[in-house]
Amino acid sequence: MSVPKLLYFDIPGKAEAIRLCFTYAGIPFEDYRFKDREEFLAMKTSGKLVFGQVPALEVEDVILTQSTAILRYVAKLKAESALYPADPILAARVDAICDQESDAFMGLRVAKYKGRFGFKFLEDDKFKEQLDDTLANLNSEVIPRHLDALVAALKAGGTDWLAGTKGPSIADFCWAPVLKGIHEGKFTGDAKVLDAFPDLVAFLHKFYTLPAIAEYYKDTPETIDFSAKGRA
Ligand SMILES: N[C@@H](CCC(=O)N[C@@H](CS)C(=O)NCC(=O)O)C(=O)O
Repeated sequence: MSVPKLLYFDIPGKAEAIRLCFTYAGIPFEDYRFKDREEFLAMKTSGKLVFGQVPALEVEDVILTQSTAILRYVAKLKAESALYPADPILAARVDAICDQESDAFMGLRVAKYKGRFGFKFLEDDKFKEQLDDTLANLNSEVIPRHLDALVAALKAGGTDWLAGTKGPSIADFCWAPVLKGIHEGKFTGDAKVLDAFPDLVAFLHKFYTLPAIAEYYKDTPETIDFSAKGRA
């Protein structure tokens, strides 16, 4: 039996949570990264990707898509962990926090898709203006509002983990790479947004110092210093 093959671009993007989840769960997988966009497009036009998107996970002769569905699949391979709890209420809390991550970035993803993937209904100047507006709104309103809610969920859960599970769940894997990206100013260009959320900075520190996760990044230039200094 071959190991599951994760297909994505050579960037963290939507695949990093899955890579980290496999790693944390100690499940071997192949981390396949497309050599270029043409290779991805060839796969897309082959019709193998149900929604024409990646990440995708090849498990024997089946191809799974949608990152959160893939995360749940990986978690269920490690049923004894808190990754996806058996308790239906706790599982729904985990799902809600994953969905909240999608909601937080909906505006940005739509704005970028319009420019990059052919849904470009606007002239270049108008498109840039709209993207700038989206980014400004994201920094000043959207992200802080979602992060406030995330802190409230973290506190209400009463554990170190976002959905109140006893160990890290897929909700933590959904959010950690994104919060790390916010800390680095990757999505919005405003690297200071996270400074107002010390509980989330502490969460990031907790997540990225999990032994398996720290080990995963030990040979890469990734920083797991979440102080303002670590951002520089
Ligand atoms: N909801 C999907 C979104 C996947 C997605 O947007 N994938 C992008 C890359 S991050 C993609 O495949 N874009 C190429 C395209 O649509 O042609 C998920 O979470 O997996």
